[in-house]
Amino acid sequence: MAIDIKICGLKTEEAVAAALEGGASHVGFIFFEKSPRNVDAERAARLRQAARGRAQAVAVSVDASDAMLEHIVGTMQPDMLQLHGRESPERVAELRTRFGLPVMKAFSVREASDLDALAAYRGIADRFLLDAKPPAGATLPGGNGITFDWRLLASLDGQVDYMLSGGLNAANIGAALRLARPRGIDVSSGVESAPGTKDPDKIRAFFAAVRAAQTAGVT
Ligand SMILES: O=C(O)c1ccccc1N[C@@H]1O[C@H](COP(=O)(O)O)[C@@H](O)[C@H]1O
Repeated sequence: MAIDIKICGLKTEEAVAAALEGGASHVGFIFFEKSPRNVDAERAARLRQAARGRAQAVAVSVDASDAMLEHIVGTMQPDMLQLHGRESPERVAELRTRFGLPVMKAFSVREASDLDALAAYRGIADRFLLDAKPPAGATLPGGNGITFDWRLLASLDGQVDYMLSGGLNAANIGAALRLARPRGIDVSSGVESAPGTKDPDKIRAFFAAVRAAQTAGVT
């Protein structure tokens, strides 16, 4: 089965090129000042050009204001919004309508009960992103390079369209795909040489590991 692959937190043309050459279906840009991956809308607008017609450009925000989202959408023209904060179902619905863009809502997962939160967003969010719960005191709601117990996802109904994220890398993606059956995967710090610095070799290694898992019949 084809699987969507999102490379997130891109800041340079070189990194975008490595993601596209590898066959990324989605490229993600972070709009969160505390993140080492933060970009401004003007830079994201330049970087996303190479993805036009090749991959969906995703704007990642965290409880962003209307004004901030207006600026991001107007300047960068993303194909999708990723909401990585505490946005309510009403807020997701409102933003989806206002911008006419599909929305991927992120959830943080540590234990089975964390998946209960998805129910209120079914039929509202276009897609879910399941990320690991950040450690206590973390400044970032995502991009922490932490995995969660992928076996928890076995309980999800097969209709749930989710991207798996949180601490994925070339070394563990094969195991993740054996245990979870996501329709998409999302990686950020696992393809970096330092926080916020994407490593094209690691991006290539990640794609190679996904292809190896697919050849082995895992997906
Ligand atoms: O990456 C960030 O800095 C970030 C900041 C704010 C919200 C979301 C962020 N990243 C998202 O988290 C996932 C998982 O990251 P990782 O692979 O564990 O490093 C990432 O793919 C982004 O969608």
